Amino acid sequence: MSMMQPLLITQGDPTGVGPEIILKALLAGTFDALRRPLVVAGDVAILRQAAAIYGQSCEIAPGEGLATHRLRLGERELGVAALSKLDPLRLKYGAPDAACGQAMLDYIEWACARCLAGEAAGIITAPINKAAIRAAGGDFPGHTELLAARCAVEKVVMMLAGERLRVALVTTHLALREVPSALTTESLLQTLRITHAHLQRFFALPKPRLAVLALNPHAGESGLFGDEETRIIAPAIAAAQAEGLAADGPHSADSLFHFASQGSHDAVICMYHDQGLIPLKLLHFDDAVNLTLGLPIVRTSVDHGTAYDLAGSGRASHASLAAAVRLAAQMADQIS
Ligand SMILES: NC(=O)C1=CN([C@@H]2O[C@H](COP(=O)(O)OP(=O)(O)OC[C@H]3O[C@@H](n4cnc5c(N)ncnc54)[C@H](O)[C@@H]3O)[C@@H](O)[C@H]2O)C=CC1
Ligand SMILES: NCC(=O)COP(=O)(O)O
Repeated sequence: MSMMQPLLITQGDPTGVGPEIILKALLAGTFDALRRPLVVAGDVAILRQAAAIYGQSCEIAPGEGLATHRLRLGERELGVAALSKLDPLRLKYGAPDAACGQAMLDYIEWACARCLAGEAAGIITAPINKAAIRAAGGDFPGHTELLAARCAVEKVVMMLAGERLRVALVTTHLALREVPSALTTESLLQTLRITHAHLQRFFALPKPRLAVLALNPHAGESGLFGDEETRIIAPAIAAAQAEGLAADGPHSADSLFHFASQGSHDAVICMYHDQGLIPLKLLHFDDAVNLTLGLPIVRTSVDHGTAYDLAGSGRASHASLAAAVRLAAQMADQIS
């Protein structure tokens, strides 16, 4: 086996599409070109069940290194770190219980710890169910916040990236009504700095052009529809410009994406989750990658959720997972 450090894929919700898209990607040869070994942080029985969806049975053999097992499917292999022992017969697609929530947490915690210990080169995450994690006692709304806490980083940025559009979010998992009070000049300025640094480092953009969106319609219409633009957003843009960042705005959110998708900017800084993810998914539903900027470790993810309506059918696309693995591998190579 190669001496290069492995990339770790966390299996995500055992009752969602995570396990089956990992094996779909394996069967499709998606990982063949990777120079690094891949290890799934997951559950052997759940992966066996996922293989059966494609009419395949997998052979399981002892693993080495971080992999407790080797999973062979057709002519291809994958390492597995067996971190849970769930019983697929007791689970129902789309209905994760607290044991599933605990397993999802364990996969992420383990993978993060391996990266922090310098034993692995990065993490690619399959989708979790945040409510099941809560049922297991996990107090994190998503991977982004959990990984930031474990890496002891105060501010990270969720970015979703496709060929035509990249969006970076100032706020992530919170109720819409809480967004205005969560926005501060400092958090926006930090988002701009982190996004700028990351685009320089990993996307070969010497002077990334960052478009900052307004929060309110028509960028607040001179204060008629809100004052966050003048009170919070404009001062952060001015401060970023004073530091030499190519940031501009606040732009009306309804028009800006059209221009950004045609190349006017390298990333769009969005005030809240759906402001950025709706246009992103309209353009890149199949192939966008979610990545966490500002961590000391590499973390990428699929851009979608557990897709319970598809779980167990084999119809879920593995394209976003493939893109997430490719990007994590590129980033890991740049770091090492
Ligand atoms: N990174 C993560 O862990 C994420 C987890 N989630 C979680 O997923 C659960 C469901 O969230 P939803 O908002 O319903 O989003 P979702 O992405 O699971 O589903 C939305 C729609 O997209 C379709 N879809 C999703 N992935 C697909 C794929 N690979 N191929 C083809 N179609 C696909 C689904 O069938 C559904 O129609 C929630 O518990 C949420 O918290 C959501 C987004 C990201
Ligand atoms: N819609 C993307 C998303 O919510 C992903 O969150 P996270 O689990 O990556 O923090």
